[in-house]
Amino acid sequence: MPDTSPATSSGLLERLEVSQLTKTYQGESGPLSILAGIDLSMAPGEAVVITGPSGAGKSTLLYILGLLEPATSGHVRLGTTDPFSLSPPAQAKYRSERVGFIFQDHHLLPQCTVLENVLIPTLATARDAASATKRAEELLERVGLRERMHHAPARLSGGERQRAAVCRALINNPKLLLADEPTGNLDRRTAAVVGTLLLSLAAEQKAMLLCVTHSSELAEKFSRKYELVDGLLKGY
Ligand SMILES: Nc1ncnc2c1ncn2[C@@H]1O[C@H](COP(=O)(O)OP(=O)(O)OP(=O)(O)O)[C@@H](O)[C@H]1O
Repeated sequence: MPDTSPATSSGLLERLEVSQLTKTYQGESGPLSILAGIDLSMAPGEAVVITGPSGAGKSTLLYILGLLEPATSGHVRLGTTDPFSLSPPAQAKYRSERVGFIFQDHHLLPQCTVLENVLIPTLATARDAASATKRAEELLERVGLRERMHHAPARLSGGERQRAAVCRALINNPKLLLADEPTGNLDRRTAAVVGTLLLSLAAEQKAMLLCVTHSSELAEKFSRKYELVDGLLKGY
C-alpha cells in the first residue's frame, strides 16, 4: 500500500535543506572567506541554477554538498539525513547512493564501454546486476544512446559522452544531482540538447538538480535562478 502519511506525500522527507553554510579556505596571506552563510531549500524534482563570477565559490558549494570538501560551519539535511554527521564509510555510501555528479569533463573511463561506464556507480551498491543493467539500458535509450552502448567513449561525440555521463549520474536514482558546468565543453547547439535532457531526466526521476554554470543559455532553462555573490545566494 502506498505511504500516504503527510510527511511523505508532501515530499518533506526528501527535501534538501541547507542552512548558514560557510566555507573559509586558508589562503597564503590569511583566511579566505568563500561562502558566507548559504541558505537553500529544495523539493524533490526541483531544479536550481547558480551563476556567478569566477572564483565566487560555486564549485566549492557543490563539493561541500557532495561531501567532497568539508564545510567550515552550517547544516545540511537530505530528507532525514545529516550527511556531515555520518562516519566516513556511511558518507561514502551516501555519496554513491544518494548523490549523482556531472562534471564539465565527462570523466568516462576510456577502457570501458558506454554501458559499463554507466554501471560503474552500481558496483558500490547492493543492487543486482540484471536490474542495474536493465536500468542502464533504459536510461541510455532515453538519451538516444541505445545503439552506442557497446562502444568505447572515444568513438562518441562530446555531446554523446556527456549524455552518457548524465545516465551514469542517474543510475542509482540519486535524490540529489550536482552538475558543475555540465555543458561547458560543448558547442552551443549540443549544449542546448544536453541541458534540456538533463533537466527533463532529473524531473522525471524526481531528483533535485543543483547546477552551476557560466552559461546564460543554460541558466535560462531553469525557473529558480540564483547568483552567488560575496558568499551569498541572491535570487533573480
Ligand atoms: N583548496 C583550496 N585552498 C584554497 N583556496 C581554494 C581551494 N579551493 C578553491 N579555492 C579558492 O576558492 C575560491 C572559489 O573557488 P571555486 O572553484 O569554488 O569557484 P567557482 O565559482 O566555481 O569558480 P569558476 O566559475 O571559475 O569555476 C577561488 O578563489 C579558489 O581559488
